[in-house]
Amino acid sequence: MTPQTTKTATTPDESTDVLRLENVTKRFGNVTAVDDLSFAVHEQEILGFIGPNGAGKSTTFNCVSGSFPPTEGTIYYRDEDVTGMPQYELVKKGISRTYQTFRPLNDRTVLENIELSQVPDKLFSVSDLRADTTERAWELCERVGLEEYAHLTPEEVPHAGMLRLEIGRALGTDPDLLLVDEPFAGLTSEEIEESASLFRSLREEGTTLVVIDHNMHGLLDLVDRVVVISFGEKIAEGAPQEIRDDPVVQKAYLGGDVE
Ligand SMILES: Nc1ncnc2c1ncn2[C@@H]1O[C@H](COP(=O)(O)OP(=O)(O)OP(=O)(O)O)[C@@H](O)[C@H]1O
Repeated sequence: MTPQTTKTATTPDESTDVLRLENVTKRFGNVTAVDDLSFAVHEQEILGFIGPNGAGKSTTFNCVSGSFPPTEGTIYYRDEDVTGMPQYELVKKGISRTYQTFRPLNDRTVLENIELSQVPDKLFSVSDLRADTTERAWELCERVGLEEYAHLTPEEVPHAGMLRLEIGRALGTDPDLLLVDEPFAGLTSEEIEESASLFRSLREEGTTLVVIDHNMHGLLDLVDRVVVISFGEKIAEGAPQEIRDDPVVQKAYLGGDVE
């Protein structure tokens, strides 16, 4: 993993690509979920990755995070070809992600779920690490605003808390690049603003983020730049305001305004 540095700048460094996809295609049988997709994510950027239902967003995340390899194309992480690398290797390099469908251990507390996200299984049995991981889990609970739920099980936590638990678990591996899948789904506007400010502060600390969401309003207010896909292909890329006004994007979203 890239060593932790304390960065204070909040503008993306466009000269450095943290992630680069070149001509990535993913087919499932005769379904082409991602079609010759190329884009880059700059250092300390918050990139919005949007598209209508079934456009191929989650499949792209799955290729980047190592759930499965692309059928064709190349994925670079900090200029290293990581195409097809398994998830555990990518996590060690600094890539972490959240999932649309929560996957907590329901028989463990929120704190334990975050604690377990930090260490590989084989290390967890080493007792010396236990105190460190518990302390770090507390820090992460506080970081994502879960202190009051720390000793509850996931089933006792409200929806907004579960989204934060996903983020807390993803932060457990100390990522350099965080892929966030639908963090605003089902949140009130106040909760969206709280989550957005958490993402901004992660960026200020040096994390690069790619965020998928259907809530265009919350997302376009947060991100620096946007990549839009439809039927697996990139149809637009640019600043949030350009994307909001882009007729091609509006047409892809059922002919309506992107709001
Ligand atoms: N494991 C799979 N097997 C077969 N087809 C799949 C598989 N995963 C995704 N697909 C198909 O690939 C296409 C893209 O799906 P994907 O879930 O990546 O879209 P998405 O943009 O994330 O959609 P949503 O916004 O609804 O989550 C869809 O047609 C989907 O049915």
